[in-house]
Amino acid sequence: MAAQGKKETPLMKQFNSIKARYPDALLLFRVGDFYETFGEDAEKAAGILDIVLTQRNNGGDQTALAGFPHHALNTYLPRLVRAGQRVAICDQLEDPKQTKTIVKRGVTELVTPGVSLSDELLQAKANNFLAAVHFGPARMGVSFLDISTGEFFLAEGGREDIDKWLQNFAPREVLVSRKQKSGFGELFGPAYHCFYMDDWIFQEDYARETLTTHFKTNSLKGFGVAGFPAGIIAAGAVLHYLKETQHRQLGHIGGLSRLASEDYVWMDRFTQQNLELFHTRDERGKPLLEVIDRTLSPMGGRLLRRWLALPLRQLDPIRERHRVVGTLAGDEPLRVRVQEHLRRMGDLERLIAKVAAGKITPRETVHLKNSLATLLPLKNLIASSEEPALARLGEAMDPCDPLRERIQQVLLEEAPAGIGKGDTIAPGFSEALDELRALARSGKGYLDQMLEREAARTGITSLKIASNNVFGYYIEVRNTHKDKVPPEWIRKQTLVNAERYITEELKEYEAKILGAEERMLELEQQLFGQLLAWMQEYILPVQENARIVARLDCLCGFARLAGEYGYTAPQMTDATDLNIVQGRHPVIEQQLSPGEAYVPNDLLLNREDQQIIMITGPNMSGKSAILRQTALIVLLAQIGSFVPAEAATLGVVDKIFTRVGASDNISLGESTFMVEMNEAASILNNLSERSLILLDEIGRGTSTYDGISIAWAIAEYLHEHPARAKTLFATHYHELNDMAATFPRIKNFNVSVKEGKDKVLFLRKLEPGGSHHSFGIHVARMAGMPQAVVQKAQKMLVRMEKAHGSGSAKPALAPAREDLQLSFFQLDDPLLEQIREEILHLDIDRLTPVEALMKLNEIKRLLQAKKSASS
Ligand SMILES: Nc1ncnc2c1ncn2[C@@H]1O[C@H](COP(=O)(O)OP(=O)(O)OP(=O)(O)O)[C@@H](O)[C@H]1O
Repeated sequence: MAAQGKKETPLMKQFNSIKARYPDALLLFRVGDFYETFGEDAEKAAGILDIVLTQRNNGGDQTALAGFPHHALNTYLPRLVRAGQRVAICDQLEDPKQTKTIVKRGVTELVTPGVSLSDELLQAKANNFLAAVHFGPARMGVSFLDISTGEFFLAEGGREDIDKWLQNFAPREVLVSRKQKSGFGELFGPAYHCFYMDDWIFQEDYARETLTTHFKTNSLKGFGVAGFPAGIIAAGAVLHYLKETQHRQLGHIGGLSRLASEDYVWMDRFTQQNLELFHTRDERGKPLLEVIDRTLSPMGGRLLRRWLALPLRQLDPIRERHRVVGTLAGDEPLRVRVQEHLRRMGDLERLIAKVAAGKITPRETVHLKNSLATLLPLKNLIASSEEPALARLGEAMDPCDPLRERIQQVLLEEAPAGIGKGDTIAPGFSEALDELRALARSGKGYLDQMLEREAARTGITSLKIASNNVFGYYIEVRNTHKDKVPPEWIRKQTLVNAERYITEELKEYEAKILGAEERMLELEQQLFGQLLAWMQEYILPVQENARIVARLDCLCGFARLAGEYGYTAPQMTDATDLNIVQGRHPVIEQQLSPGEAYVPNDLLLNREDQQIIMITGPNMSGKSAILRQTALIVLLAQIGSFVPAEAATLGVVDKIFTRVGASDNISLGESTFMVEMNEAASILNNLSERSLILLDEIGRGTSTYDGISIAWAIAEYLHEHPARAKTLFATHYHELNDMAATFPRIKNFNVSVKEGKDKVLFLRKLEPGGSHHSFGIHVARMAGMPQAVVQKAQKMLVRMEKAHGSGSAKPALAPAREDLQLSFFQLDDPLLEQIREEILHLDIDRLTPVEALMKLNEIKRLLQAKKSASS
């Protein structure tokens, strides 16, 4: 806070009283042409913005001060908000010239990470959601609102639902009541930028009243949300927060819809991360979204992101999307023409939101008009389509003729980015304005005439007329002609070579011009304001257009993608089988180096006889790729896209789970394994007949025997569970192949490799049958391990396999630790006992070839030592 001086200056007094109302915000305090920050705010601002921090004397005390010119607000504000600050903008509410006392000031907007309309803070192809979470007695509620587009949602559910919604909507800011602060942190972790509000705001009555007042309705029934009290409380808190942050013009928030988990494919946090839908773990990689995004409008880009987070579960809407994609993919010229129009489309949704908030500029308004104009040819192109779903999109487009005509009539095509930065209103629209312009613009000719006249009258040949800020228009006379200056001219300034004069005529002229310019500005402002007020009733139709364009853009993008990469239409069914013919991984196939071709694979999963596929194969052979491509093909199909496969018949999937063994994090110790087991447990508790499960090297985070036992037990559980959920299980424990003998719906496959003399060739083909040996030795060979080591390892392997009885029929239950003890280690020679310990403590998965070599050398030395001791 600013220091409280004994004799506070009036300005600081005003600042302190305003700051006291916004204690959590950084206050930008307008003083003349600057936005100033004081005290702690100044220290923060100086640090974030890298601007100079100075001291100001405030009635005896020193106060820190940092500021920037008001016109730089658009540069600095986003940086403050991106740094996580809530910024209160305090403006001068009256013209300083009109007041003799201190200027009235007040906060006109509070910009926070979740509440922003500024282009500098928003990303075109991503929403900027504000969320609120409320824990009701029975269920939790969550609400999301993007003030820049007007989209407003609520949802209810348990912890996992809310977690999933938060993950899907990735809000920039989350509102939570103070009372529930610690509860929120415990359940959802520290990842969110939270703001804690008074508990009384989170009351059902208050929320209902806030919402119905906003929507001007008697109840919330019309939105289909009335029976969701926890969600309503969250939504009420969101609207309350908008008021608190001085966002009161909210005409573009026209509805509230409920998000229902049962409409969308359930993917938990780990699954979205593992499938790399939006982000990759490796910076060089590309997420799926980037690979499939062919949208051309910002609305389309945002919708695609949402579609990918929320794939559909209902057959009809999925099939409808496929039909539209099919039509567009089958008619290339049509698709190209549609996309040409989409490319020119501005962000209808955000433009109209700015109209509602009164924040649109004249230039943007013209852009809005032109974007609406491109709807016309677009509508004509598709409204006559034979595909009813596509034709319906065309029919539903409303180019809003009166709105376009009105903007055209009122605004100049080249209207500027701000009133006063050039002419805004079209000539001919306002007679008064035209007259003022004529007056103001007659200036040059008038002055030239006057100059000519005065030069002739006085005989001064080098007269010049100009103006400055100090005394306005003046006549400049070079010193050589000084003696010819008529007495009625009034001298104002003496320069080295010249003198400057004003005349009565110039003064009069100036008054007229200045008045005209001021009045022009006022009138332009007024006319533009009237236009915006008139436009309000078009908010909803423009938003509807934006939704249609977004949809068309996504579907057109899918059609283009299908053409580019040879995707085909999947056949969607309400059976539970997945049958993929020659499927590919959509991301990997785009990233192979030139000359490399992705090897496609067939895959069949069903609940009858091929429920669980156990995939073995050496490292890097392509096991994970097969797992992921299966899930990605399902996902692409269920967002309405075609798929990277020759053909696919897909029973709709309702949940996708993926788990990846924690081998990479093994150094983190026990806890990582616990996490892995917790994750696995959450799958086992949520199975359904339509679930698809991908388990990649599960159980790897512990010792081999534990790992095998756990993987075995999980596979067995999935097999025995009545849901019979379809499962792909990638493992390097070839011991798990033994399960197929006992469990009829478990089938073994391997990713084939060709073993050459000294290298392994990856064929990447999924083939029936298991692998009966470990591939670690091949990897060692490939890594350039000396021949002697490889041979020794191979011998040891053979001995171990013999001892273990590999290849024979296996017990039906998870093998106990003792069962897997190998006879090789049961010799009771103390040296062998020591070697046994050494080997048991080896972590083969993490052992580098060099370490293996060193270990072998150590063992060799032990044996040599014994040999020489006994000889
Ligand atoms: N079908 C394929 N066609 C072409 N290249 C492929 C194919 N499958 C995988 N690859 C390539 O091989 C690499 C390794 O594949 P993947 O990660 O699936 O192997 P993995 O068997 O799961 O190995 P690990 O056990 O080490 O995780 C991939 O990054 C990809 O570049």
